[in-house]
Amino acid sequence: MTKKWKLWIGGKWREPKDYETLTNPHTEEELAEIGQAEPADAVEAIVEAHRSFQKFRDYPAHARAKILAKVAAILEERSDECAKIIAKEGAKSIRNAREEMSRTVQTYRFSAEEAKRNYGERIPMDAAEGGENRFGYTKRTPLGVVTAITPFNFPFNLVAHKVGPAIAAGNSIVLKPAEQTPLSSLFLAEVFKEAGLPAGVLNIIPGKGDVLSEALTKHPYVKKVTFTGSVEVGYTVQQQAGFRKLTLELGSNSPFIIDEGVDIDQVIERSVQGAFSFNGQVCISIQRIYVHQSLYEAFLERFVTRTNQLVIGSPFDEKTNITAVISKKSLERLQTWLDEAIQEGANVECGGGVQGNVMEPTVLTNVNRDSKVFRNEIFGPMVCVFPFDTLEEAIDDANDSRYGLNSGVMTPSLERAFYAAERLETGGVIVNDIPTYRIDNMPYGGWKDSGVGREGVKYAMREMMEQKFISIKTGD
Ligand SMILES: NC(=O)c1ccc[n+]([C@@H]2O[C@H](COP(=O)([O-])OP(=O)(O)OC[C@H]3O[C@@H](n4cnc5c(N)ncnc54)[C@H](O)[C@@H]3O)[C@@H](O)[C@H]2O)c1
Ligand SMILES: O=C[C@H](O)CS(=O)(=O)O
Repeated sequence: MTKKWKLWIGGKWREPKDYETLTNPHTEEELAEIGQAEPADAVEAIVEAHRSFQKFRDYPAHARAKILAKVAAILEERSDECAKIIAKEGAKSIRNAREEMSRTVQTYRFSAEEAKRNYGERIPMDAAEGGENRFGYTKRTPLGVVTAITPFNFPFNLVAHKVGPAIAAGNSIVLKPAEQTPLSSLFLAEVFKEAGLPAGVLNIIPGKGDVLSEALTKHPYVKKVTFTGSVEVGYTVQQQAGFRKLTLELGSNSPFIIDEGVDIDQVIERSVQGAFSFNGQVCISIQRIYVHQSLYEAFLERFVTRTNQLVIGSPFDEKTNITAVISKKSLERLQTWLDEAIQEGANVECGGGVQGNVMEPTVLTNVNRDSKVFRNEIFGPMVCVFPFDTLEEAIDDANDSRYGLNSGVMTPSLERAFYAAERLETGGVIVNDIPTYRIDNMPYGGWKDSGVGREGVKYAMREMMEQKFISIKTGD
């Protein structure tokens, strides 16, 4: 009998009406029974969060920082256990899962530090006629209840990017984790309790997104909705949230440009990592590689050779690179898109097959620009490689996308690096590395359909606060 997980509301485990069985995507082994929140549970969680906020809003910054620092310390201490949870429920390779935990600890540490840096601004009132004898300043105050809806692919760190800044800012939060990876979130309940977070400030309600969405986005106590996931769901969330503050961290089909003069040997390993880490199920995974004509043949040959060396295996094997994709539905979609791409002219340079729930790492060339593997977000172990003649042409091609999260450009020329940095239409331009590069304090978010707002602790925290201007008349 596997463990039954209830809902975490108001600092207590609450019995849900229904449970669903959670399975390991790689082995299909049953892992746990997960309580499924209903809209009434979401409302209860929001009411509890609202109640707890009335006291938590006055917690001093040092107390909030202390709780977050303690959370970071506990997670660091228990990071092996956490990595195993990620590997089990998400089928992420254990090495990638450990990397995620090390970043998660940093994200909570950054949150602890940022909690103490809530600076305002003094306005030079006497710069304006009529502003004499007035003292003007701004301050940022917490909003109240924040609701967070998170995806499956980084179940600890992308939750940390919402929970950490929300608490640092003095808000309370209701978290709805992805259906596929609820255990990573439920684990946090006791961690935050041990760290001293008052009951009701963090509530965790696994369940179906479409069932809970309305309550989480429309309840009058909800002052901010922060969502990470697909563009399609992001659009629904935006429609529902109306005038509430909103952050949307959505998908992408990230381009990586390898310019003339680059040493190919130095880019192969990073290109393979960027395209296939966690089976390409990373929002800033490399989907389109543009290689200068002079390097194209050599790059393709070495890239395919290295891709063929990736090890398909159990998430728990230290040697494993590639594991099952998150669901059969996702596997079927990838196969359909691949078949369509082939019919539309693409060549399969390697991979293309399926082993159990695993899709082999696949490299495509000659891809039609109207194919789904070019236009949409693949979110699987498939990558398209194109030759280009001029950097201008490669940048235009890279920008030919509804998405704009991160882009990457390798070039030996400082001038061309600045040129590309100016012209690429993405929230982040990563020069001399892959677009898949992210550290947890950098501003992070998309242009175009890749999203609204920014995360990266300090930036997320700002978007979870309201700014107030105060003017004090000091004399006549
Ligand atoms: N930009 C980023 O920072 C970032 C990070 C990670 C993942 N992503 C994106 O997330 C996607 C993959 O994750 P996923 O498959 O979990 O995404 P998804 O959109 O299917 O699900 C994300 C969350 O939304 C919930 N949801 C589903 N339907 C809903 C609805 N109708 N209303 C409200 N919530 C609903 C899900 O339960 C889950 O918690 C990819 O597109 C990826 O690029 C973006
Ligand atoms: O999947 C998208 C994530 O934002 C990638 S990362 O965890 O931030 O590197």
